[in-house]
Amino acid sequence: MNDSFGTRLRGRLDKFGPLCVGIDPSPALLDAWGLDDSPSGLEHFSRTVVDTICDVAAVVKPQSAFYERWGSRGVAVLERTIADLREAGTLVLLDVKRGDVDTTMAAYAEAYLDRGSPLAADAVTLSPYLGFGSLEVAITSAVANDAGVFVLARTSNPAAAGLQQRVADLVIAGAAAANAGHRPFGPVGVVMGATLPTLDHSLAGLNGPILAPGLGAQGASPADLARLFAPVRGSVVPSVSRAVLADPKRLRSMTMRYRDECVTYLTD
Ligand SMILES: O=c1ccn([C@@H]2O[C@H](COP(=O)(O)O)[C@@H](O)[C@H]2O)c(=O)[nH]1
Repeated sequence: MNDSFGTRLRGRLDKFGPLCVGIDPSPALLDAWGLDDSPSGLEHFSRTVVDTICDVAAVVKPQSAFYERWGSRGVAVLERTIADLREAGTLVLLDVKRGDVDTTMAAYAEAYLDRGSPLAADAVTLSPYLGFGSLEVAITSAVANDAGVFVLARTSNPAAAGLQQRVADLVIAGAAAANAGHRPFGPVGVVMGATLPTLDHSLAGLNGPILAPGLGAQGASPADLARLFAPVRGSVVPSVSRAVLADPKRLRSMTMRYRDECVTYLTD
């Protein structure tokens, strides 16, 4: 029997610290690295990130959009990046923010969670905008494949506040219900931005991981993690992309710096 996503994630967080590093090969970062904005530029960028940080980050989060820009050639690079990460033993969280009606959601689940798919990750991000119930097929698939999902609750961008603060408690309650009885974590995490001015929602009963994007380029610092998430600090997975990716020569040292600061602020 394979370990559940929750067991694998807990193991990685305990061994490597809580940090999730994004792979975001944007045109600006490719240019900063002296690479062409092309599928081969994407591939070089992604391979370098995998080789440089896979033993110092608990989780790595490729951003699908930057690969999809290149159509099938970009998606082929994404498939190879996921395979490289899996071979390196890192947990792969694919940031795709999918959500749709029943049969369509089932197709997304098959693409990103079914362990036989070339795009299968350890976990994916999902959008609950079609109702939390619309995600059930993906959650069932995640459990069947020892994978996980992270559902958008309060995202890191300020424009989301007016909409999401009205429904975030419903998202958290849906995730908590799906996680009931699972140890050490259930398969359903939530996304809560590290940039939030205050945490206006209780996460105490979630029994799942909390992905906290927004460190660095979006203005949040590791100290914000302690300010926002103190009661659930052991479940927080802070995420950073541009702030560590800006310079390939400093990629490993910046990752270790963020990781160590996050450990400091998220340890009792
Ligand atoms: O609430 C969210 C959810 C996802 N993201 C994604 O994370 C990275 C952030 O990149 P930075 O360079 O660290 O700002 C990016 O892929 C976003 O799409 C997020 O920012 N906020």
